[in-house]
Amino acid sequence: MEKISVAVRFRPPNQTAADLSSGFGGGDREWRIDDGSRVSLLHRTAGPVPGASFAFDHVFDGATTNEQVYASVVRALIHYAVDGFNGTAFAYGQTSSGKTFTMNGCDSDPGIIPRAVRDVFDTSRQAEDREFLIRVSYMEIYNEEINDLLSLEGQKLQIHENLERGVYVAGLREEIVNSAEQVLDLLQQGEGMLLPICFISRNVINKLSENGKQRGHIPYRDSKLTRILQPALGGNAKTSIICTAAPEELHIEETRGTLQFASRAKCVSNCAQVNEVCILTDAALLKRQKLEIEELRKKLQGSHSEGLEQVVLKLRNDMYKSELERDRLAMELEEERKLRETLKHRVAEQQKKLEDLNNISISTEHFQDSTQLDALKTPDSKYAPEDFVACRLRYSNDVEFSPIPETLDNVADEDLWARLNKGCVTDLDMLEMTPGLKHGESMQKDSTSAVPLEEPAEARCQRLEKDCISDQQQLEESKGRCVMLEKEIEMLRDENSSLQQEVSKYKQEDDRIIAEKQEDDRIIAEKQEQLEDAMMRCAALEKELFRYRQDADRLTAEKQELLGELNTEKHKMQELKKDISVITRAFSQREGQLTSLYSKSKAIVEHCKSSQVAALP
Ligand SMILES: Nc1ncnc2c1ncn2[C@@H]1O[C@H](COP(=O)(O)OP(=O)(O)OP(=O)(O)O)[C@@H](O)[C@H]1O
Repeated sequence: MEKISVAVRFRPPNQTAADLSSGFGGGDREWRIDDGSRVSLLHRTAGPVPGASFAFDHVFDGATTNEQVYASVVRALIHYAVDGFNGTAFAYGQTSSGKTFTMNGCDSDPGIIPRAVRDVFDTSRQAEDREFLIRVSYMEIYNEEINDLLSLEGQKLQIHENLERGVYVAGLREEIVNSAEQVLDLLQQGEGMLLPICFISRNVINKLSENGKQRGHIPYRDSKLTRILQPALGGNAKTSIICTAAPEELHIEETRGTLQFASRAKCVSNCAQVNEVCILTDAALLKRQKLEIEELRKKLQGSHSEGLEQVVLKLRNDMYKSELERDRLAMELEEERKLRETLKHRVAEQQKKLEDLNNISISTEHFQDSTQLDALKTPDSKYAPEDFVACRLRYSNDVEFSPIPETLDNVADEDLWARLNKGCVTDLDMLEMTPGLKHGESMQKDSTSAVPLEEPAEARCQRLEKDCISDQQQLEESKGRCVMLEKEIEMLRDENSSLQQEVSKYKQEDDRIIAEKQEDDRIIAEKQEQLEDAMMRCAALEKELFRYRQDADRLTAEKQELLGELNTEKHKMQELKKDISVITRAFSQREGQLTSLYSKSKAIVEHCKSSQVAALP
């Protein structure tokens, strides 16, 4: 466990007239820095202000350069990062206190970002035993939305977390970079879009600085920035915070707030560990991208479309149920209709019977006595048909004459009467017309309405009237039920059509998702193909690289050999040059000697010549 490194940096005072009149020059209080690590608020006359003295890892005054800040606070982080640790550095402070100046700097004194970028490449180049693949991403968090500054698509990104990667922004574009210039160019492109940055909320730092049980829940999720910085704040990272502050008396309260925040940040402990996958080869990167694609594919197959499928399934079930319900109700309605028809029929029958009975009661008035009436009473007399049959009155008790047979139909003709009366037809004139008696099965069928013939006509009439009224009531009830059922069916029909509409809507949505999924699958397949191509190219390049390296080694060896030979040659040449200069020197010496010898000889010869001439006789 190690504490977060916290530095405080005061910017130079603003040179406006108002500012000059404030501060110790014109005001009563000012910030005093001691030993590069303490800062206290002093009152002109009262001395140190109580509760306004703070100690940090570093306190920089307005004269400190970005280079010095970088060297003291950030450089070590870069080295740690190259060794596989997570490293985070960020600036915190009130507006106009110097955050941008600290992070970006100016031409004459570049800030932390450009220095760190250059250092990453320099340091990784120095690590001769390893090769690095460096990728950068660039994002902004504005109004709790994460924007990818390296992507023009303007897609809003989400924070995800898993065991392998920890907290990360899904879909954030990462560029593979080979030089500091490339990174700085990318940052410059993004900078145009950079909007005011929101800074870490006190919520989180306060909580983190509380110890042990007191801490409770850490609200990292309350803000996207704190969520992304989660590993940097109490997690697996080496972290430096640079708190920027304005020195003017005008800003004393904001500065005091910043220093209090910095003090709390000082109490946060991190536990940094070397990441297992800190150095990625091309193959490892490709593997990771494949995993990401796989993850995306799973996500597509999962949640959304599955949810929709379930909704559609449920709707289909509901529809099926309501169809069954509708069929059941339709059957019920049909039965009710049939019942109503039966009842109607019965009512009509009853009415008819009533009328018939009325007729009977009228016709009985013509009979002399009850015996005459009784002669008419047959078991079927209850159901008087509309037609009439002839019957004998006078001979009904005469054994010589057959009674009216049971099978006699509604109409009896003269022939039949002749046969029945054994050829005696004279009596036909005596026949009286009576309501037709029909032998029928209905009487036997409808035993409930069977009435003893002895029942007086009036009572029977009343009973039938009652029956009629109750049937009428039943009919009315049945009609009411029918209306209700029809309404219910209407409602079900409406419900059914709205369900069908909904199903077709979901079907459309489903089709859209399927089309999207197919498009995604196509893109994924395309990407996979590209990845495979890239892998093959990588493998080929690796082979080529290996060959080049072998060639380079051979060439280096040859070069070394040649260099050795060259050195020998050079040495020999030096020797020869030396010999030549010795010889040249000896030669010129000899030449000088010879020249003087020659001159001397010549002088002697001349002398001799002149002496010989003088000696001649
Ligand atoms: N250490 C410094 N040396 C010289 N000038 C500085 C220093 N710090 C800040 N400044 C100047 O002060 C001004 C405000 O600084 P800067 O823009 O960096 O503040 P900021 O905290 O990023 O503000 P904001 O939050 O509003 O974006 C700028 O003109 C900047 O050049």
